[in-house]
Amino acid sequence: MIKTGTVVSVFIDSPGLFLDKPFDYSVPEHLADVAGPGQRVFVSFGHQYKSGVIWQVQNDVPIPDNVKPILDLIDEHPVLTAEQCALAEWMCARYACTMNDAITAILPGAFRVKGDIRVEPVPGATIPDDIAATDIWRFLCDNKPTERAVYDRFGKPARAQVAAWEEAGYLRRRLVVKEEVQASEVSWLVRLRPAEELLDAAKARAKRAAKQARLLQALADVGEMEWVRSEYSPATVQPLVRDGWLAIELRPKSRLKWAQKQQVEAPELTDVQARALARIREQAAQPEPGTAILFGVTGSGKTEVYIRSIEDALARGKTAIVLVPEIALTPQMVGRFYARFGERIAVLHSALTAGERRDEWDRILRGEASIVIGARSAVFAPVANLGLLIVDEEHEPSYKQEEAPHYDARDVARHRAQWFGALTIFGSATPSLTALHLVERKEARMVTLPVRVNSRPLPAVDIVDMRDELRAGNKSLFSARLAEEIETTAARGEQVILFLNRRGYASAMLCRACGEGMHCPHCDISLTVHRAGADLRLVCHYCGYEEASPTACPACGERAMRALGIGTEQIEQSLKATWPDLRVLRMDVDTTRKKGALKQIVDQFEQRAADVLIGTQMIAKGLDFPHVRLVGVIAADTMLEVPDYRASERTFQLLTQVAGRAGRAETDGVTVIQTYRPDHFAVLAAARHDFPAFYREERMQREVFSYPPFCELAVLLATHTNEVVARGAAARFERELRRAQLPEGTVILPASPSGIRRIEDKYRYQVVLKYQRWDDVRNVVDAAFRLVKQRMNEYGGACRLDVNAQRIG
Ligand SMILES: Nc1ncnc2c1ncn2[C@@H]1O[C@H](COP(=O)(O)OP(=O)(O)OP(=O)(O)O)[C@@H](O)[C@H]1O
Ligand SMILES: [Zn+2]
Ligand SMILES: [Zn+2]
Repeated sequence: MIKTGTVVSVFIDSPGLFLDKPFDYSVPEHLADVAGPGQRVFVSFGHQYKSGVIWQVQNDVPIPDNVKPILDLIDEHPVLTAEQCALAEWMCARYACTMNDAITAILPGAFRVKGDIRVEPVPGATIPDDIAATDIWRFLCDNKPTERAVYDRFGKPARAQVAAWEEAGYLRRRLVVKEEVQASEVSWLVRLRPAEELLDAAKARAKRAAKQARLLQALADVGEMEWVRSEYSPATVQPLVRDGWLAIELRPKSRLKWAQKQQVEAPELTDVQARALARIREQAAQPEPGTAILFGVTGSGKTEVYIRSIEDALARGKTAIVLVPEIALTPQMVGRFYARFGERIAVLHSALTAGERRDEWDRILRGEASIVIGARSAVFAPVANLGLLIVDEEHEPSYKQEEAPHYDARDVARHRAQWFGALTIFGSATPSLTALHLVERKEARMVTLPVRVNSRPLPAVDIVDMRDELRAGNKSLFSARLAEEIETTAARGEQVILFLNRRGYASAMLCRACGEGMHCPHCDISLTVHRAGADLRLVCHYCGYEEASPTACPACGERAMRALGIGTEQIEQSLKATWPDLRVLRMDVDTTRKKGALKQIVDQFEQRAADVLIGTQMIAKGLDFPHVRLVGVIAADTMLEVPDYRASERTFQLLTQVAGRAGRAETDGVTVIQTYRPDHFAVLAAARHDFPAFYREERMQREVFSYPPFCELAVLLATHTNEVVARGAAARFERELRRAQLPEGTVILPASPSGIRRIEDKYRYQVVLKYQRWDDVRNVVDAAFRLVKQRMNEYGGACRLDVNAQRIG
């Protein structure tokens, strides 16, 4: 007779192409009612025990003999919603990734579980003496080991032995599931009888049990409260529980602690903001709202428009997600949201501990938090009933994940919003070409905030040609113009921001005698110079390799080593040497590694405990300091030199954004841009606040040379310690593509070394493909990729495919 019952298909939590399909398991009767899609399960797979996610459930179906039962359910409730499961399937198709990649991207690492089968004697069983005397038995009793440990120690024969003893009822196997991070709970004390009775009981105890009396009194007042054990010990609480006065309840609690902040009143919207909000409302009310591009100049008050749109969504009973480039970088933004929405906010970002992340995720799943604010991966938050999805600073490259599954949070945002019938808002003072292309193709509507909130003008921007400075004999990092403005600003008691997109002391160490540079022994890249006290150290920004800077050239022996290309550390040093009285802060990767360091710098500068803030692109994102008068760009060229088709766009965006930090409230702003290329269109357009001029030129170049948004890119990257293997894999991929029938207009660029040919001793070769529609090339590209990836796995290398790639190399 064929058994019938419940069968589930499960995606196993394990990387690798082989496992990239669901496997069937039966569900034991007592779990059949509980098992549902999106729940995690434990299953045996081959000789291993693995966790996985239930994808589909079939009830009352025949159970084939070779289908094994699941071992256990990890969750009572799904950790992935049905919509998130559908999203994972879409990601597999859109980004040519495995289901495991997609699920790993969606679900925080805190949900990873480990499980072991332990072997232990059955308590109370009588064990024959000859068995009890064996080494294996003694090992079992002493260690309660994992099954694997038994086999590792005693070899294959132990398998039969364990099976026989289990059969005889001497020992049992038990699954022990360990979550890497537990959901966190706290105890609450809850009153079980009316307040008057509690007060009477308190009186009766006032003398002989004063602590109990105090607790009863407190509970009579508030009804329930979190159990603070330092106040009421178990000796106080337990007798009251026993006598039926109160109960102890476990309730979920978030480990994330908020700094208490005052709730803030909403400001009255300006006319311009009100108009923008009206348009957004109108769009949000459509049956398929689509996307709005909120193009608002720096300081135009986009955040307030976001907040009002969210209030609308909440009023309609919906939820909202707000993405910011990297939340650790925008403490001000989170602060403002918290001040308005309080505990209704959940925050997700990389600086949270795994436990905090898990708690926030649980709060969203339980529906306690209706607004999620977070960095890229927050786009996957398990919200129900999404009404609004906001992507702030939409132009930021960090929305694209550079590792598998290589998703772009902006694409995911639009896809999810569409599923829910929610509105997506892309906000920026410098919308990307991609966003504007959506408007051109009528896939998005443009909403503008053309002026600043307080009607302050955008800052006046001066361009200084650094070649003229050199000719005039000024070898300092600061042009005469910038030096003068720094002094004026300091004299007026206002603040300065100095921007340079390069951390460290200098970008390279070079010998003036023979021209030899210092390179990383493991990567094809120059070592960056850092200051450590009085000494200089050479550091690789790609692999972390470090050495002391040599005093003499390792190639020719001359004592002629010289640091080239300024970095933020050098500006700091030079600034302090020139103006010893100025109080200086520096904000870059190196000064913000420690948790909380970044917020501390922002707070200090906000409270005017410093006159000058030096920083990399970190300081260009959304910061709002009312007392900044001067912004100085030390070298606009660092961003133009990057070999990237987006270099001009990046330059324009960063210059506009950083200039936009000046003159936001109390004072008119001044910006000085130092450059060796004063005629470059991106620099000129940024200086003139002429977005249309920049856009026309850049759009034309992209169209002529065929780059996004006029096509999409897919980049295959093969890496291996052996250069021949890496090159061979890329070449194979290229051949496979050329052999296939690809739509006309598809361009395959020849296999070539990637921008940096070697990182961490691994050679990197790539193939770039340009195409119009992913769906038209997907089958061919995906098949070629899987073939090459399989081969590379066998050769001990790696291979990845970046679909809709933002960068090449
Ligand atoms: N209606 C309003 N009335 C008064 N002040 C406002 C109003 N709206 C916004 N502000 C204030 O104006 C300042 C700038 O707003 P906000 O930071 O949102 O600008 P933004 O558009 O995000 O700029 P950026 O793109 O440069 O980050 C903030 O200090 C904000 O509190
Ligand atoms: Zn030399
Ligand atoms: Zn290196």
